[in-house]
Amino acid sequence: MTESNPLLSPGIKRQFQIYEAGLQGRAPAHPISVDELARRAEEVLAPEAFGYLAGGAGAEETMRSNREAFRRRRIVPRMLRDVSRRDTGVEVLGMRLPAPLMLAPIGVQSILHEQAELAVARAAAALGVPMILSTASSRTIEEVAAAMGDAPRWFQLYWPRSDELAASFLRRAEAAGYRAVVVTLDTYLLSWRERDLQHAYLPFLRGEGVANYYSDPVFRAEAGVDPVREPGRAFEHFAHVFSDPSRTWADLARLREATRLPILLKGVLHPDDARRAVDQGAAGVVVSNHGGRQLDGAVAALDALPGVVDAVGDRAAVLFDGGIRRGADVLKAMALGARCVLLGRPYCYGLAVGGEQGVRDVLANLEADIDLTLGLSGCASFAELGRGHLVESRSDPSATVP
Ligand SMILES: Cc1cc2nc3c(=O)[nH]c(=O)nc-3n(C[C@H](O)[C@H](O)[C@H](O)COP(=O)(O)O)c2cc1C
Ligand SMILES: CC(C)CC(=O)C(=O)O
Repeated sequence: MTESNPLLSPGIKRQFQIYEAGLQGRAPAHPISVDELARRAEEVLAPEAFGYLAGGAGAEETMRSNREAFRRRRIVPRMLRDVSRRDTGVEVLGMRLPAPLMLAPIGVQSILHEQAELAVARAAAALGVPMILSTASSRTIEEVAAAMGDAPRWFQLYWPRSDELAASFLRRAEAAGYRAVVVTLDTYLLSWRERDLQHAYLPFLRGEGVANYYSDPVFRAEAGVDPVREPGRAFEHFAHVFSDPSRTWADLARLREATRLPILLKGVLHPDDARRAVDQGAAGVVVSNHGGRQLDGAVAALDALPGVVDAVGDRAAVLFDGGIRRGADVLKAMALGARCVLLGRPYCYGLAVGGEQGVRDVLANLEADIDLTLGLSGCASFAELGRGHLVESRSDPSATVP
């Protein structure tokens, strides 16, 4: 076995790397299984931090249903189709990606690891996986950009009450080389999160995840306080300005005028909302229920995907997140028409357990799994994949919650 053979695909190379290290008595540094990685994260994190990361809204029905929707669908592979040379690459808004994978925006990563978003940014840059930085990050827009060099990155906007503050965030993101803006629509109120309430834990109240706000000249001017000297009053202003539940579609035009960057809307689940987003100039939508963290009882993200894909057609890019844990999940979302998927909690488990290397391992393993899963489905590229590769089994007895 030689992993330097240029004919070997990324998936096979990764397998060889791991098996050959085994010959020398070295086991993988981090768990391969995401479920096992989550268990390890639970051991290393404070209970309230793990609860914040792993938890969802209400009874966590929607969070679980995100996974169940994947289990309900099965792949029907095709045979004898020459998949010796595979290309897992896709194009998203003019970017060529090595795999249909980006990092979902996840805030307050300082509660997971002291290197927080910087570790994730370095891992993403090393693997060529675009990172979407949250407005609620614990390191600033500029610090994260500096850690990434020329590597691709997008900025996620929590649309604040103040148009001036929104414009300031967008200016900073443009200046720091972020290439698109993902506006998250589903978090205009914070949901009822029982784990966090039980722990009486809200990271922002403890000064986490506010770096972009407190470093912003418009925020500071509008708050009229120095966040270092008066953290209590700064938090009050943060809580006031963070979102505005009175927003409507009519406000979108103003946001579009505030930036040259393409805008994607995240949290879209209804086909009519997707149509409206595209009619109003969105370059894409992210089908997402926020990982089951916002509206408990909401439709599983995967179940919402085909309707949105049909509504949007080829007028814009349809991205997807919610429950992606391994290669087969990526394949199923792609078969239902996603342009690419966003990986969420799994890379944060990697961060908590192993910092930058932990994130790298999660990404390298998933990319390998994607390559092998695509090939074993009988496809040499994602262009060959379609809805005909899936069947739905409603009575699947294994579709229970772990
Ligand atoms: C701890 C945590 C923080 C999050 N923070 C943000 C955020 O700041 N902005 C955002 O748009 N989505 C945020 N999300 C939602 C993710 O972008 C994504 O939609 C979700 O994690 C997908 O579900 P999955 O992790 O189960 O795959 C967060 C999710 C988690 C778990
Ligand atoms: C509430 C946000 C600020 C962070 C977030 O998106 C989340 O915790 O799900």
